[in-house]
Amino acid sequence: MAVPAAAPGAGSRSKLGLQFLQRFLQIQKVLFPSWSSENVLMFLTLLCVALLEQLVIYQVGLIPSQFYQVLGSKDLNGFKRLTFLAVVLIVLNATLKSFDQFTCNLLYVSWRKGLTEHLHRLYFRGRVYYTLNVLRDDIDNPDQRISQDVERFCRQLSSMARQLIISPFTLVYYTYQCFQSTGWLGPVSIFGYFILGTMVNKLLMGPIVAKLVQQEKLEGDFRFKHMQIRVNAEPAAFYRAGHVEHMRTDRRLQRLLQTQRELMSRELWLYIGVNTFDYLGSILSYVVIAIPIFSGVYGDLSPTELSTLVSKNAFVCIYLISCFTRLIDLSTTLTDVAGYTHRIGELQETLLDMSLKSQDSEDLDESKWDMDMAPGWPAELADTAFALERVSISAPSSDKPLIKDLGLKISEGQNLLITGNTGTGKTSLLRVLGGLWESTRGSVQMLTDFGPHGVLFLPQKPFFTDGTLREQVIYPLKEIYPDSGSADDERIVRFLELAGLSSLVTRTGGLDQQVDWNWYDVLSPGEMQRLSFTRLFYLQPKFAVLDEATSALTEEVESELYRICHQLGMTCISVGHRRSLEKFHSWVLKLCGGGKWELTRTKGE
Ligand SMILES: Nc1ncnc2c1ncn2[C@@H]1O[C@H](COP(=O)(O)OP(=O)(O)OP(=O)(O)O)[C@@H](O)[C@H]1O
Repeated sequence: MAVPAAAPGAGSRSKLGLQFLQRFLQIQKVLFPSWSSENVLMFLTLLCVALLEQLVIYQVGLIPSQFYQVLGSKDLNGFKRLTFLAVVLIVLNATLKSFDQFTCNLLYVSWRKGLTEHLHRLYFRGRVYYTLNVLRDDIDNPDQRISQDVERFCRQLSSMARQLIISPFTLVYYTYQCFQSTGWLGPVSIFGYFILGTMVNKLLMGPIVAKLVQQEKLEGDFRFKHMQIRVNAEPAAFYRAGHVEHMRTDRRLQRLLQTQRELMSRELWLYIGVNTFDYLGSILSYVVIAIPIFSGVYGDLSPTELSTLVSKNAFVCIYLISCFTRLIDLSTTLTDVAGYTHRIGELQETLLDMSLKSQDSEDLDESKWDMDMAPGWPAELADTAFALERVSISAPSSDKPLIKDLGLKISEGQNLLITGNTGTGKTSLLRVLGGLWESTRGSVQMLTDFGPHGVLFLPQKPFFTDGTLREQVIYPLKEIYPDSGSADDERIVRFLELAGLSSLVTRTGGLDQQVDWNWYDVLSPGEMQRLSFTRLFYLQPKFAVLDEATSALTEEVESELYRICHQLGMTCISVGHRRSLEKFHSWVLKLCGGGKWELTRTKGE
């Protein structure tokens, strides 16, 4: 898998503009799929709890003045009653606050689940994951976007949710209170101040969002480098590549840290903006009240009356301003959310576009092949697997033809061997047969389903999933079917024996023993190829497409495995270099490079 370079100007497009809004709304549709969805209910619960909390906070806020009153009048009963009330209110407030936090956390988990599952649905549809990772380079690190960016987006959004949900209510209430105390002057100047602050902050936030998007890309590249070493630890160790890999990994780290530093310098200006706004806000209430005082409106009030008025107005103004400053304080969280919105939105748009395109071809594969259909299940399938007419193939983003005008029909019993020099396009032809690549010209028809009883591919690099030995053998079936119980166990053990892997059952401690090892680390290349054949014997497809599937095995073992394939009634389409393979095939397709090819009948079989 290649690590694509950053698309030029990708960051500069990621700002807080219309595109951000569109992408954000698009994601909201996934987070809140319908009015009756669980997330909407949770959001409403959060709103109710937050409103209740505000009411309690207001009551708690009144208590100190009531204490002054009961203490001043030496009212013991009143003092006891008030103390009891205060304790009840404080416990209630603490409970509500915790519940509010809890609901936010639940929302985070539920949002993450919804969004990740939505992206997974698109990612695993058809062969979108292959196209995105191998053939396209415009979306960097899709794995990181799905795992890390979605997680951070949901966490930041849930932390903003409580603040945002309550703001309209507190703003309306305290604007009214402020208007009652100061007339128009208070609310108008505070709103004006907020609008000014928002405009300044938006200017400061723009460049941060773009930088954050870039930082996340570099974060993904850095993680990918570590993953690369983890997966290839053994070859790297044989090369004694520690030094060079150390240097390369550090280089990626340096690039990431440099971007983080730049991000922080840009954030510095935003922090200055936010903090200035916070502290200027605290004196704004006095400015609001100072205007009528100095213009002589309160000229007839005594100093005591004036200070009472100032204190009363200051309270409501300060509260209203603090509502706004809390919103402005969210700027830093909002820049994070905007950055992640762009990365997730970009991925979602590409996935949607690709899955729409792959919809037609999908009808021909996974959706149609009955994953639960196991050997022994009757199936009506055609005798011909592939029909190719004047097919030309080129590697992606290359005009150089690998194969030109190939006409071929692969039917039952017509075992085909594909040979040719390195890089002549043998695997590429299989990719076209498997629907991973499009042919540049001609028509490729797949007349048989993929999967058991149809066509099964054994790729050049054996593929193992996490799980038990049974799960490796029945892959890609999810479960054995029909549920034949111990009969299935016997079949699996017999096929493991036939492939020369009977010791594996003892090593794993049984077919269903969960092993936490990485199959690639503990099996030798030969064992991996034998295990792939066991899978083939178990699934017994009508057509087996084998890409150098015996390259790590001896000729004797190869003969034995091919003999079993034929006994089980499989037609083999093999890619290989060995002449010994010819005897198991009736046709040889030799790719000569530059688009040329030769099809000949063998003397074998
Ligand atoms: N994803 C890709 N993008 C661009 N070029 C590719 C891609 N995959 C393969 N190629 C190129 O296409 C050509 C044919 O590759 P292919 O894998 O079909 O070779 P092959 O005949 O199977 O070789 P080998 O015998 O080594 O397995 C090679 O030059 C290869 O570099």
